[in-house]
Amino acid sequence: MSPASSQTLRVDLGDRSYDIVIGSGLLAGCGEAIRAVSRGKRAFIVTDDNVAPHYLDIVRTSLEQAGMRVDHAIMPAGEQAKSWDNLGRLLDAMLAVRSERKTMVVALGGGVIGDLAGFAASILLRGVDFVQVPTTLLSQVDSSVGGKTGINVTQGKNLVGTFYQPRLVLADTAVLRTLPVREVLAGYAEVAKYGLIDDPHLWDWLESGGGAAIARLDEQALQRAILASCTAKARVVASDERESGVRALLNLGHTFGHALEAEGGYGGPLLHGEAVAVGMVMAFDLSVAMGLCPPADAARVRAHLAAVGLPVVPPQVNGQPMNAERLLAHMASDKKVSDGKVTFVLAHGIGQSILCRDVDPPQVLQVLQQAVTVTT
Ligand SMILES: NC(=O)c1ccc[n+]([C@@H]2O[C@H](COP(=O)([O-])OP(=O)(O)OC[C@H]3O[C@@H](n4cnc5c(N)ncnc54)[C@H](O)[C@@H]3O)[C@@H](O)[C@H]2O)c1
Ligand SMILES: O=C(O)C(=O)C[C@@H](O)[C@H](O)[C@H](O)COP(=O)(O)O
Ligand SMILES: [Zn+2]
Repeated sequence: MSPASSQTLRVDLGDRSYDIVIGSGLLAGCGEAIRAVSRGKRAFIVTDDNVAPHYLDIVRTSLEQAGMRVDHAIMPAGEQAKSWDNLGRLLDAMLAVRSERKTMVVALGGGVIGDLAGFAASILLRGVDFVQVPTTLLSQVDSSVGGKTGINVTQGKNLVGTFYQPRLVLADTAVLRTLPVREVLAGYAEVAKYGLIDDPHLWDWLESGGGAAIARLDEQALQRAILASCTAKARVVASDERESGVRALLNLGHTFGHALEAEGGYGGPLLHGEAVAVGMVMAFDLSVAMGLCPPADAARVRAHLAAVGLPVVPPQVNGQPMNAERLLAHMASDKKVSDGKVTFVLAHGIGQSILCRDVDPPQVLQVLQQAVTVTT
C-alpha cells in the first residue's frame, strides 16, 4: 500500500496504539490499509462538500476493491459543522444505513471532519472504530493524532467531546495540492506551534526558509514538518493522553485563540489556525509582560508569523475592534480552568514553553487591550 517514500510513526498507547503513515499518493491504496485495521467489512466515510468532489470516489473505490461495503455522509464544509445539529444529522445518517458495531468510520477531511466524525464514532452504538484520513495541513500535523474529538457549543469551543483514539492515521501529502493557500497557512500555525513549544531547531529551520518552502508545498519540507509535528504530538499523547499535565502545552496560543474564535463566531473572520497564530503572539506578549521571556523572542514570533502571511493581531468584527473584556470572559470556559483559575501556556523563550497558573487577569486584560487597539 505505502509508496516507497512513506514513513510510519507509532502512537504508543498499549492496546490502543496505532500507526501514522505519512507519504505522497497514499489515498489510492488506502482501502487495504483500512481493511487491515477493521474488525468487519463495512466502512462509513464522513467527508465535507469541498473534499468530496476531489477525494470521495478514490477512497470509496479503494475500500470497495479491498472488499468493503461503503456508505457515506457529506457534511457542510467549515467550522460551523462542529455543532449539535450536524452531530445529530451524522448519527442519523449512520443509523439509517444500519451501521454495525464492526463498521469502520473513515474521517476524510480536515480537522472539522476529524473532530465531528471521531465524536460520532465514539458514541455510535456506544463506540465504533474510526480512522483518520486528514486532508488539510492542519489535520495532518495535529488534529488527526491524539484522539481529541468534539463540537463547539454556545458556551465555547470544543466543550463537548471525547478522548477517542483512531485505529490508523493516513496522511497523504498529495491532497494538499488542492488546499487553498489560506488553509495551508492556517495549518502552518500549528507546525510553528511545535517549534515554539520545545523544538527550537524546528523553529530555526522554519524561520530560515523552511516556512516558505512549506507554504509553497515543497514535498520534502511538507514531509519534514508533518513528521516533526506528529513525532512531537505522538510522544506527548503517549505520556499524557487525557491532558492531566504536559499535554496542555499543545494548547499554546489556544486559550487566546479559542476566545478569538468564539468572539468572532465559529466560521467567522478567523480560521482555527489563524486564531492560534494570533493567540501565540499574545501568549508571548504576556510572557514578556510577566518578565518570563526576552522581548526579542516575542518579536521574532510576531515577525515570522506575519512574514509567512498569518494574522498577528485580532481582526475587526463588523468594522469594530474586538472587545478585550469579552475576550477575557471567554477564557473562563477554557478546559484548562481548575479551581476557577486558567492555566496559561507561556514561554521562557522560543522552544521553552511552560504551564503557568499564577497569571493575573488584569495583566491578561492589558495584553488583550493592547492587541485589539492595534487593529483600530
Ligand atoms: N482534535 C484535535 O486535536 C485538533 C487539533 C487542532 C485543531 N482541531 C480542530 O480542527 C479544526 C480545523 O481544522 P482544519 O484547519 O483542517 O479546517 P477544516 O476541516 O474546516 O478544513 C479547512 C477547509 O479546507 C477544505 N478542505 C479540506 N481538505 C481539502 C483539500 N485537500 N483540498 C481542498 N479543500 C480542502 C475544507 O472543506 C474546509 O473548507 C478546528 O475545528 C479545530 O478546533 C482539532
Ligand atoms: O491535541 C491537543 O491536546 C491540542 O491541544 C491540539 C490543539 O491544536 C487543538 O486545537 C485541540 O483541539 C485543542 O484542544 P482543547 O482541549 O483546548 O479544545
Ligand atoms: Zn489547534
